[in-house]
Amino acid sequence: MVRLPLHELFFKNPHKVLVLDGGQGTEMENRGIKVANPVWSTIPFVDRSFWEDKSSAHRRIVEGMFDDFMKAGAEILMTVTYQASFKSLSENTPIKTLPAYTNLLTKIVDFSRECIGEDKYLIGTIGPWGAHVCCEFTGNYGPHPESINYYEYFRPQLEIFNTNDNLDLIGFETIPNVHELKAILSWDESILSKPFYIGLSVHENGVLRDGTTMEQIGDIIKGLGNRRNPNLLLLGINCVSFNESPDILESLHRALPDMPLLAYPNSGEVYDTEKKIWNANSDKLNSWDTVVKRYIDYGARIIGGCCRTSPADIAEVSAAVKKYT
Ligand SMILES: C[S+](C)CC[C@H](N)C(=O)O
Ligand SMILES: N[C@@H](CCS)C(=O)O
Ligand SMILES: [Zn+2]
Repeated sequence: MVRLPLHELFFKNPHKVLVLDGGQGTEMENRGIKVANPVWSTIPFVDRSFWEDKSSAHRRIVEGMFDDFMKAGAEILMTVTYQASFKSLSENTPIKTLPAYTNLLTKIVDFSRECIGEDKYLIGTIGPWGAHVCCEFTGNYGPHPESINYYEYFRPQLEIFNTNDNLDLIGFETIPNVHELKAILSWDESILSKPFYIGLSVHENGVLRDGTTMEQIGDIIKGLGNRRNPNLLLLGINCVSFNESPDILESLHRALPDMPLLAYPNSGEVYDTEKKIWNANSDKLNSWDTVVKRYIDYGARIIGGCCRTSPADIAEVSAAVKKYT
């Protein structure tokens, strides 16, 4: 294997910051794939022609997207599996059984590795429980979020990602609810057996979408003591507003000064969950250069973009990472 294991890379190179790719679902949409459906960006992989016809239009689009993110400077990229839970797929597509699901997810991971080659890092991404009911930007998980069986929901995807050596890291993305966060943090190495990170979905005003403060999150992590899973490699924020993201990361850093962080904000546009479109919000107040510098000051080790960020954004992230490390 060409790649150093990630924990070794970060430990041996204390100033190394990896450039991540941008928003894949929205970039696929920009390139002509209709992602407005219940499994969102996973949709092209469900079609048999994606696997049977190597020159299919959708396959070309996904390959081209990986290629353009790498040309922009991405060193670590993601599988397009945000809304590919067994529940989402089995309720909304012809994939109904665990063997069919395992076969599909394995094909997606292996295809992604082929696209990016052996020297880049690959993250197996997992969207939150709320993604399948589209509440990752509200954190509203109903009257009893503490009673949801998160493990049952995540287990099929986790078991596949744990055992596939093409993946270097598992990424829980856009987590908006503290009960879901606590559940993930409670899982030991028998459940999460490879390095993982948690990306929090944080409101513009600086609290988790359900109202939990960054200080409270810091206390939850510190309170784990020796029950903390050693595979928890990074904590951070994703799909948060571009303008507010440096302040949010700063408050997470203050709460957990020794924690390696990651940050990949969205463009600042706001998602309309009914129409599945992005609406303009406020103008960008900062450049990537300013934002990336601040992320690095607060201990970020992986930096990239989320929804509505493109290869052009990642080129700016890459230039800033080179400048400040
Ligand atoms: C990060 S959001 C844009 C993902 C899509 C959403 N869960 C949906 O189903 O429309
Ligand atoms: N990795 C996902 C995150 C959505 S919030 C994507 O970029 O499409
Ligand atoms: Zn996003």
